[in-house]
Amino acid sequence: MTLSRMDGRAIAPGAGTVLCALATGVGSAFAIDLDVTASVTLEPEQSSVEGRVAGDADADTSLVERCVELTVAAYGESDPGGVVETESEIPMASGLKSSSAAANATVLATLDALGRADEVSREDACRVGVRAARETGVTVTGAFDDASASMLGGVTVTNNTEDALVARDELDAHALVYTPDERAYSADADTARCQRVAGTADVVEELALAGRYGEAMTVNGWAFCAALDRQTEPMLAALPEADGVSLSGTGPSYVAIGDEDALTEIRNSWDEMTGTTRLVRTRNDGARTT
Ligand SMILES: Nc1ncnc2c1ncn2[C@@H]1O[C@H](COP(=O)(O)OP(=O)(O)O)[C@@H](O)[C@H]1O
Ligand SMILES: O=C(O)C1=C[C@@H](OP(=O)(O)O)[C@@H](O)[C@H](O)C1
Repeated sequence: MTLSRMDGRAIAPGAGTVLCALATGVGSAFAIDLDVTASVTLEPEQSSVEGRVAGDADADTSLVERCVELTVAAYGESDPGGVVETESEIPMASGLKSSSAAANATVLATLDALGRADEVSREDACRVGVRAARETGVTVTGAFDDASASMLGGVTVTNNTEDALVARDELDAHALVYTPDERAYSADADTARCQRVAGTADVVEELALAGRYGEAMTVNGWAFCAALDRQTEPMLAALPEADGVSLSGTGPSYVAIGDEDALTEIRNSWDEMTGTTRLVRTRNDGARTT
């Protein structure tokens, strides 16, 4: 009998940081309107999974390959190999959660190929991607904060040590994203320095759990710019107009939230810095098959 190949496709958004989890293991992030699309083809005749990233032949594809393998092992009936290809609007290793979005899109696309995307809860699907991220060494804490914001949409607060969702809320705002021309892999971040701002991270967590996301972001931004030795100029340039501004993740991007007029004004100063500035929306819907 010849088994037929199975195709699946899914999209997941990137995210901006409210609280970086590298200090205490508790983190918070919100989905933004920049997507990663994953297309998966499962080939019963093939035993291994081959990953490709559109437009980046040298990209590390181990994360998305592991996502397909783990999803097939957990939810497939046979053990096929195949091909996964991602296409991304999110620059890699820039603090905008390209890894979480790529993992979520790949897990959902694989479930789609298996015909099981509607049977598996989004939270469980998200945990498969987090496991793959841990196994391939692209994360420090597992980054369930970023992964849950991307998968569920809105803003989430999580305990990454336990992969527990502490809170989820909707967030309607514009977001201004500044990305310097540089990559910073989360796995290379100086965790010991981040742990020194744990007391400040506790304050950020309290603000986030009280729904004061903008203030939480700004406090997070000052603390983690210091811990990760990042410039504070983009933060100063965004205040006081922004509702909140922070280094996103371990950087190098910065994200400000607020209303469109305020962010347009901030954009004028951010545009003078080397790199790319984009005005997007926050997103309350997360990953989806397509
Ligand atoms: N579009 C993508 N397709 C496949 N893998 C990706 C993609 N984007 C990111 N990754 C994986 O995630 C790693 C970068 O992760 P990380 O340093 O956490 O950056 P980010 O802050 O953008 O999530 C890459 O080395 C790669 O393994
Ligand atoms: O690897 C990790 O555990 C994390 C990486 C950081 O994000 P980036 O990947 O965007 O730098 C951080 O914001 C997150 O809370 C946890």
